[in-house]
Amino acid sequence: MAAPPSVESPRTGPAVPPGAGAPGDRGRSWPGQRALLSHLRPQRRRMAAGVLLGLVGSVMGLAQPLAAKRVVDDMGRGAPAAGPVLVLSLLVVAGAVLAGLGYYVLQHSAESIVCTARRRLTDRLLRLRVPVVESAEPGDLIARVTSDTTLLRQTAPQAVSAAVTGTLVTAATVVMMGLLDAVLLAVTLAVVAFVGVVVALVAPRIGRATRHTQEAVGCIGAALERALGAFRTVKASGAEQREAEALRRAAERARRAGIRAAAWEAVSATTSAVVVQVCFLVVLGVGGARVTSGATDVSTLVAFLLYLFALAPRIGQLVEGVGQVQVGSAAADRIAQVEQLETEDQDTGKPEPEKRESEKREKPGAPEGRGRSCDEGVRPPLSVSFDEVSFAYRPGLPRVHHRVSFTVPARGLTAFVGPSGAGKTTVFSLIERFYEQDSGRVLLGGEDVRQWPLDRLRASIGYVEQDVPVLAGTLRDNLTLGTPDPGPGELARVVRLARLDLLADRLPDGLDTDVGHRGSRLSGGERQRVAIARALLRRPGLLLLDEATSQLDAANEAALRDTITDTARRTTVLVVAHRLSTVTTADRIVVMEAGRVRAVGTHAELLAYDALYRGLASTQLLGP
Ligand SMILES: Nc1ncnc2c1ncn2[C@@H]1O[C@H](COP(=O)(O)OP(=O)(O)OP(=O)(O)O)[C@@H](O)[C@H]1O
Repeated sequence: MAAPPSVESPRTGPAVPPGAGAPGDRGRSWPGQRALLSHLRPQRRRMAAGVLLGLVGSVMGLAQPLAAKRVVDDMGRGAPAAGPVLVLSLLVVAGAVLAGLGYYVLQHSAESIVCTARRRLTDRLLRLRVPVVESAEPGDLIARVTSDTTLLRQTAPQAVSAAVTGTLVTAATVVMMGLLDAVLLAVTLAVVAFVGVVVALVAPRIGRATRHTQEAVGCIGAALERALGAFRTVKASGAEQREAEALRRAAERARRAGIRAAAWEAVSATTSAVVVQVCFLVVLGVGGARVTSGATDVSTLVAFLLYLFALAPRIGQLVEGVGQVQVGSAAADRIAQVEQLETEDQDTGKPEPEKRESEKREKPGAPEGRGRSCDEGVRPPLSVSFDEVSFAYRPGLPRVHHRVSFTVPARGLTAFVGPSGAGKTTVFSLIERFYEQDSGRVLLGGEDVRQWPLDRLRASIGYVEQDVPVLAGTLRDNLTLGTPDPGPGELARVVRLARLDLLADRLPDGLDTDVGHRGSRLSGGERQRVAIARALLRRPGLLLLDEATSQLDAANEAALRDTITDTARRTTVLVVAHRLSTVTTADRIVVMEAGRVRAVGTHAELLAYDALYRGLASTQLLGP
C-alpha cells in the first residue's frame, strides 16, 4: 500500500470533488446560497413564526416609551394612572416574552436544520464508494459534519431573522421619511445606495474567507486523524514534534483566514457606520438649506433626522445579516460538496421481489441461491469465477490485474499465494465490489457481481481483512457488527470456534468489555480471532480470509486452521496466505504474480510443475 500522505501534501486539502469549491474560486456565492436555502426551506414555517414573534416583541418594545409617557402625563395631571400602568406592564412582560419565544423558536429551527444536515451527511458518508473515501481526507470529512454544520446553526436562522427584520423596519421607516420630505429621502437613498455597493463588493470576500477558514479547519481534522490514527507509530518514530508542527501550520492558516473574514466584516460594518454619519450630515446640510429657503419647516427636518437615527441600527443589522448569510453559505457549500461525492448504488437492478421471482424461474432449486438462507440461517455455498478481469485502482495508475481468470467451485478451501503486490487482496476487493473492474467479469454464484443488490452480495460474504479488523466498542459490538441479532447459542458457538472463550472469561466484563480504539486493548492475534468469529457468525456463503491467522501463535493457528477446514466442508473459503504451511492441504492453490494467475493446482501439483511456487515452498522449508 502507498505510504500515508504527508500533511503538507495536496491530499490534505479539502475532500471535494474535482472542480467543486476550489479555493479562490470566484462567483461561487450563488451555489452556496442555494445550498443554504435548501437547508432552510424545510424549516421556513417555524422560522417565519420565530421572526414574527420577534417582530411583534420589538413593536411592543417600541410602544413602551409611548405608554410610559402616558403614565407620566396622567400622573402629572393627577388623573388615575392604573390603566396606563397596566398597559405598560403588559407591554413590558408581553414584549419580553414574545421576543424570548421568537428567539427560542428560531434556535429550535436552527437545531433542526443542523440535525437534518448532520443526518443527511453521515448517511451519505457511510454510503460513499471506497475509492472516493480513499482519495478524501477522513479528518476533513469529519470537519464538514461537525464544524461546518455548527456554523450553519450559528448563522442561518439569526441571519435570516436579522435580514427580514432589518428589511421590514427599514422599508417602514423609508415610507415614513418619504411622507415627510421626498427630497431629503432622495438624498438619503443616494447616500445609502453607496452602502449597498460596498456590501455587494465585500460580501463575497467574507464568504471566500470563511470558506478558507473552514478548509483550514478541515486540514486540522485531517492532520489530527493522521497522527491519532497511527499514534503509536508517531510516538515510536519520535515524530510528535513534526506532526504538531503540521497541526500548528494548519491552525495558523485557519487563524489567518479567520482574520481576513473578520477584516472584511469590519470594513463592511465601518463603511456602513461612516456612511450613515455622512448621510446624517448631508441631510442636515440639505435640510438646513431647504428650511432657509422655506421649502420645509424645522419640525419636519427634526422628525426626519429622528427617523434617520432610527434607520442607522437597522442598516447595520442588514449589513451584518448579509455577512452572516455569506458565512452560512460558505458552510452550506462545503456540505453540498460532500453531497456530490459518489455513493454506492445499493440496488443494482430490478426491484427486489421481481428479481427473486425471476431467480426462481431461472434457477429452480439452484444450490447457489444468491444469499438465501437455509433452515439454520446458513447461506448456501457460492462459486467464484474471474473471467479475464483487468483492473487499475485509478485511471493513470498501472494495472493491478491483467486478464485474471480462475474458477472456484462452491465449497472447499482455495488459497491465493504469490509475492507481495501480486494482486491477491485486490481479488477480494473486487468480489466485495469495493472497486469495479475495468474489463472482464467477476461471477459469484454464477452471476455477475454487478447484478447483485449490494447489501445482499455483502451479506452473503464473510470478510476478514488484513489490517485493523476491529472497531472501537465492546467485544460483543465487534462480534455482532454484521449480525445484530444472532440466534440463541450462535455467539457462544463462534466465540468457541475462534478460541475467544478464554479471552472473554479473562476480561473484566466478558464480552461487554471495551476493546479500545481499533481494538487497541487486544493483541494482534486476538484482533484476528475477533474478526474471524465475526465473519463466521454471518454463516456466509463465501468466506474471504486475508492473512487472517498471520499473527496467531502455533496452537491457536492449528486450532483455527481446523475450524477453517471444517467450515470449508460446508461453504466456499478463499484465503490469502504468505505462509504456505497454512495452505498445503487446500483443495486448490492459485499462484499469482504481477497481477496475473500463473498456475492453479494442489500443493503437490504445483511443487511438481510451477517454479515460482517451488521457490516459495523451498524458502519456507516446504520442498518436496
Ligand atoms: N487502494 C489502493 N489504491 C492504489 N493502489 C493500490 C491500492 N491497494 C493496493 N494497491 C496496489 O495494488 C497492487 C496489488 O495490491 P494487493 O494488495 O492486491 O497485493 P497483494 O498481493 O495482496 O500484496 P500483499 O501480499 O503484500 O498483501 C500493489 O502494487 C499495491 O500497491
